[in-house]
Amino acid sequence: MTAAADLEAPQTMQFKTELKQLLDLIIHSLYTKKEIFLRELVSNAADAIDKVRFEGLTNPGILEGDTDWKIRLIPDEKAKTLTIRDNGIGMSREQIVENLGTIAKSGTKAFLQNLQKAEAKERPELIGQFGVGFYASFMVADRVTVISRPAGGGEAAKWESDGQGEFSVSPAERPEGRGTDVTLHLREDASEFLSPWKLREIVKRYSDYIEHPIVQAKVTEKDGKTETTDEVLNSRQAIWLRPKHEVKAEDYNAFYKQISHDFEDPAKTIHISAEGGAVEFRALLFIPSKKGMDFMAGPEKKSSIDLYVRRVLIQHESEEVAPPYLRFVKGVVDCADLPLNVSRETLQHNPVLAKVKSNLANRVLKTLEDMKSSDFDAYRKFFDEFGVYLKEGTATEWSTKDKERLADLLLFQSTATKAGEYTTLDKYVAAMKAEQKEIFYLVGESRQLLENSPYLEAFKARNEEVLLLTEPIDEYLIQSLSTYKDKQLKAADRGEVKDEETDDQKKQAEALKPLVGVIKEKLGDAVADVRLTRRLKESAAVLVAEEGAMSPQMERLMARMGRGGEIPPSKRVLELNPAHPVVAKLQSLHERNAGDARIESIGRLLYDQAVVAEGSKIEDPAAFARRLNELIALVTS
Ligand SMILES: Nc1ncnc2c1ncn2[C@@H]1O[C@H](COP(=O)(O)OP(=O)(O)OP(=O)(O)O)[C@@H](O)[C@H]1O
Repeated sequence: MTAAADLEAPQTMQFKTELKQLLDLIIHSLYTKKEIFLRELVSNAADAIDKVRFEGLTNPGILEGDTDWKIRLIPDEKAKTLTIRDNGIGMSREQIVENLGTIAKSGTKAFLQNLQKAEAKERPELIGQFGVGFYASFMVADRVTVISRPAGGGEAAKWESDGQGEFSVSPAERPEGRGTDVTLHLREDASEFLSPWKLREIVKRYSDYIEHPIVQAKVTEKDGKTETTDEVLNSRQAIWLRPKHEVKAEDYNAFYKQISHDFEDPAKTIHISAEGGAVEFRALLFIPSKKGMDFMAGPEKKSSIDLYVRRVLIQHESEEVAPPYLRFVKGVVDCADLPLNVSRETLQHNPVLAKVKSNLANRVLKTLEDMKSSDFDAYRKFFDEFGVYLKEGTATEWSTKDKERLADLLLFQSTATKAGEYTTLDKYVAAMKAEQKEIFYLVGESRQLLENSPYLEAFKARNEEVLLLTEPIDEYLIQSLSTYKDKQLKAADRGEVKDEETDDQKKQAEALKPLVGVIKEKLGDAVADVRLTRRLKESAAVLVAEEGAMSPQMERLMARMGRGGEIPPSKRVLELNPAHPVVAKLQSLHERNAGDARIESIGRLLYDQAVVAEGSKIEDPAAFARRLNELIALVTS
């Protein structure tokens, strides 16, 4: 065999492991909505056309005069195949291997796990959401052939696989020139996808808004002669350019499902037509009802909004049209004020897009504000799904006005709400008593843990509301939102509580000073200080962080992120409740004999149980158990 003949021979390659698992799931699970394979392939074809058209704006030579954009469906009854043909950007041999032999995205494992857990009827959508739509072909085909030729004059190549773990690539001919043919050798039970009527119906349902014509051949009899013409299956209307009153809710929902791969309707649709102002643009935005897979597995998207200039896709998932915290909002923006050949580099810091960005953020915030005031139940559902992004926005937004608006959109649980119910900062401030100067909050792992926290005892006694913050992002939020309506936000577990003391209390504190001194000396380096407190009512002792120090929650968060070593753990102050019987008992031990070893032992026990109460780990659990056992033995003897 000559070297040239070697090159002609098909080369067999293995799919990457994750892809094998994915294909296995696709082939061996029964799907209810098999037809979405067509939506995925048509969408890939449309993307390929968008890409070559975009390239052609700056490099017209690449188009070789062929700008008759078309996605053609070719069913073949005899061969039992369906071909999806496009004149898009095409792929070289290397690109075919790269694109169709691996799953490039990270987070694939998590995706596969989610896919396995999902109900069968949800799986096809998940496959689309994760951007592995091409493989949906194997839901209906037992063999798939791809013949592609890259734009710019490269060689055509053929890819073929039965989805069982291997694929082959070989050189090929593509008389049509640039573009891609995906040919599905349909399974026995998928022959319905040969019917022109069925194909028309599926295109109408899922791909009606695709800008490029999706065509199939139509054979008609005329004067005894058969005539073949192209039938365009999609209406090709850019829905975002149509006047609002012309678009029905079901049209919006269908478009949303097409771009998002979501199987539920959106929670809110925002159709913007900004004209006559500082900048002209149209936008069609959707707030999803639920977080999709694209926000659960792998690294998160930075944007879910596509940027068009007069119907031409300029940037997929553009970060220039909305602030990062709105990345859960899906949709399109079409801006007539930009030149068509705008380069990707000049999109950054573009003054037109900066205006679009602030206008768009304003509209989304306005929609959320309206939803919050007119349909709180729906807003609460939204907040449960996406509230974390609003918290991020509140923390990161530079503009004071937007920061305030975002803060007003936040919902919080508090000691005054029932579990699962919410208050707002505005309501909190309105309910504050005249003598209360600050907004109190407590950060911790769960509402239940926080409710039983000793830090709340004094607040309960004074009937003061405390916000209960249980999400990892809350710590970050609170650090950058230090005030709301001129009221400072203050951690309930930090700093000293300075209540007025009665004369008796003052005397008692004076008498306890030596005991406090001994405990401090015995605990040594473990604590920053030991002092008496009025914050406790039932508990004997508690640990508090000094004002400005990192909270135990933040320390645990940093440790979980593997960054615990970066900051030395901050020492806490051990506060003792002078009104507690344990402290009184210690005081009498101390009065009898200041050197009594039990003072140290009980002091350490008080410290350790305060460590447990704040949700941290005891440094020496064995010593803690020993001291506890000694105590039990003493009490029961
Ligand atoms: N018709 C086509 N023409 C050119 N390239 C294609 C075509 N179909 C697929 N590809 C290439 O193969 C890749 C993998 O396609 P697949 O459908 O699995 O995911 P995707 O299209 O990248 O994801 P998403 O659905 O998020 O766009 C594409 O990104 C593209 O580069």
